[in-house]
Amino acid sequence: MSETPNPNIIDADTLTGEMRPIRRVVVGLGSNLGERLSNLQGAVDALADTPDVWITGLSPVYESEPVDCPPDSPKFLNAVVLIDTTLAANRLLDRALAIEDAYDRDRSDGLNAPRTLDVDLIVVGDRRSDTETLRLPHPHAHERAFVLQPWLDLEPDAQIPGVGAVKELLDKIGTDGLTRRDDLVLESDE
Ligand SMILES: Nc1ncnc2c1ncn2[C@@H]1O[C@H](COP(=O)(O)OP(=O)(O)OP(=O)(O)O)[C@@H](O)[C@H]1O
Ligand SMILES: Nc1nc2c(c(=O)[nH]1)N=C(CO)CN2
Repeated sequence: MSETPNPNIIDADTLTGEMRPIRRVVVGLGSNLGERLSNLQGAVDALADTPDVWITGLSPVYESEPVDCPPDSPKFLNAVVLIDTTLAANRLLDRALAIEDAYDRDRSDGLNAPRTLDVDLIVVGDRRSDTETLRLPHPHAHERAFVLQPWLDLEPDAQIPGVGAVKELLDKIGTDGLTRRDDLVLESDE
């Protein structure tokens, strides 16, 4: 039997024409240049100030040995932020890059050169993307303890869509080079 739409039922999308789904997003933050903790806190504040973005989780801060960086690179501070947003993934990426730019992020110094601030989109809901400007899930997340450990602290059952359980991925690679810094704390009003 075919279903006849009930004209008395109007969904929210039809009413406003603007409702967009809420996406759960995992954002990775890193800094190994300048005032590392205040750079990370600045990124948290900027995300919190972004319209249509709500912070739902802030991880502990970790200090980490540089991975795949030029010799003698300084150690990083890393953390993960969970957000809910109605922004499309590309708009959120624009925002992430603008936040990096606000911290004088210098992109001219070559691969993985020290940086004041790195804001990476790790996963955006179950969105997959493989363009140069936006790769989702982040192609290196599964091999980076400095992403997986703080994410696991917030979500013990976390999964990288299409890749696997964060806990299992972390068990595979281990946490060498990663130190939890409970003396350094990120804050959010939300
Ligand atoms: N998931 C993503 N999150 C952030 N930037 C991404 C993502 N996928 C692709 N990009 C692109 O990567 C570029 C940023 O490169 P950047 O030099 O910051 O890389 P990186 O953060 O140093 O390296 P990595 O991506 O290995 O962490 C941006 O121009 C952005 O368009
Ligand atoms: N420990 C650590 N190593 C890195 C990091 C980072 O955030 N932390 N980011 C990189 C490129 O984005 C490359 N290497």
